[in-house]
Amino acid sequence: MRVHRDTPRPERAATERPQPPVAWERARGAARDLARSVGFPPCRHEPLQDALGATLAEDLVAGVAIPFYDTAAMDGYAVAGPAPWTVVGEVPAGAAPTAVSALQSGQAMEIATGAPVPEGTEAVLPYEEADRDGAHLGGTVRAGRHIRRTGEDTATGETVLPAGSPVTPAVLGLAASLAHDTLPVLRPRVTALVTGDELIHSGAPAAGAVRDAIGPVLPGLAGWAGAELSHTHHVADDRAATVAAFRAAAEQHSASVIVACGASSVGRADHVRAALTELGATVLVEGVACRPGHPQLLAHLGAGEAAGPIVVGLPGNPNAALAAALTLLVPVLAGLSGRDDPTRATPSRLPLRGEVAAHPRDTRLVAVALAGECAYPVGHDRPATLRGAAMADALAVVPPGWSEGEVELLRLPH
Ligand SMILES: Nc1nc2c(c(=O)[nH]1)N[C@H]1C(S)=C(S)[C@@H](COP(=O)(O)OP(=O)(O)OC[C@H]3O[C@@H](n4cnc5c(N)ncnc54)[C@H](O)[C@@H]3O)O[C@H]1N2
Ligand code: MOO
Repeated sequence: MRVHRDTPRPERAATERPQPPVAWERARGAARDLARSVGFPPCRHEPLQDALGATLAEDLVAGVAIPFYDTAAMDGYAVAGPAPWTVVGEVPAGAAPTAVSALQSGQAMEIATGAPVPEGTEAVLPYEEADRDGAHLGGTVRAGRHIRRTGEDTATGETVLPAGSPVTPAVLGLAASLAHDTLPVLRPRVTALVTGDELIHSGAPAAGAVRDAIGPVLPGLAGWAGAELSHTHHVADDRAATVAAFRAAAEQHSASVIVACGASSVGRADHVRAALTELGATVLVEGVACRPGHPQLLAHLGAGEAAGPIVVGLPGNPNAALAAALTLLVPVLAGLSGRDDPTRATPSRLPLRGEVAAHPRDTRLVAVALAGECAYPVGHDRPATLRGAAMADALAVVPPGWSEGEVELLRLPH
């Protein structure tokens, strides 16, 4: 946030004075613990076409069996008894199993893959192996061959996926096969407050202006953690406007999480901390001992019965904001979604190669590419640029004083 000449110096109550930064691991732990203590947002029943990317709130249970009836696994002939057979008809596509007449020994019916096999069928003879002449049919079959039996994959009532599973395209197809039209899902809502009078949102900035580079990161980041960015507001560098924006996000948007971008530091126009004090928020983390991403913040609006949204404050420098989002925002959102933190993937640690200088007191978060079971710095990862992060697979967590060896990895969304 820029300080203009006519910006009045804000009053700082004693409670607003910045606290010593929290160690990086402790900050992450606080984010996970807060999400756990707040509990899940209300479960939503979403139509399948809207449920992609959410998290199953309940176990997925088979409403019908797979297959739902005995079906042919190949195009060809349903046959009964030993060869030769007489072709007595055809199973029409989409026929109800009860509408298909039974086969007697020595009879056959033409059948398509997926159609219900007639009662009495011993096997399906594929066209490629059939020797047909008029109604006369020859060939060799093994009992039970090319028939999919009812429930052989999944029985009715069976649990096929546990609650907490991300809803992927395959999950949607499976749910449809199992006769579901809607799914009970968790998908926390996030409201973003993007602060900064200098920000523009399209085109090239004039000198002194800055193109918003954090707003475009947030929808994908939220979705990756199982949440949804439902509203974004651009907030003026003004304390009253910042307070009003927090109030509106909490009261009107039923947000589980408010993410405030910029205005998190100690400058005269950095109003986030003061606004939270005015709103009576409980501030759990104020400043994290990591580089980039130092001035980040974790707070909770309301208390007890009137508990409101979690607030995550991200620094204004875009790469610092990303590092902070992986530190606090993603663990909060994954926790509220009931799913695993996506920054944690296997392998979670690798040797770090290349020139990396540890910080004496702070954890460094270094943009790295992963190759051949090692992590390599990609460069271009200073606080104000996302160039390195855009090329990287992960951020390497370099503890204070580290000199060589394995480091923890925080995966970046792809
Ligand atoms: N006296 C101190 N000054 C600063 C400290 C400090 O500890 N003491 N920390 C520095 C660090 S580290 C960072 S990071 C920044 C964070 O400051 P804020 O969160 O208050 O962010 P702003 O002042 O609003 O902006 C900083 C910088 O980033 C640009 N910006 C802001 N929002 C966006 C956006 N959405 N997209 C792109 N760029 C954005 C803004 O124009 C400024 O250039 O504070 C340091 N100062
Ligand atoms: O640590 Mo600030 O968050 O580097 O740019």
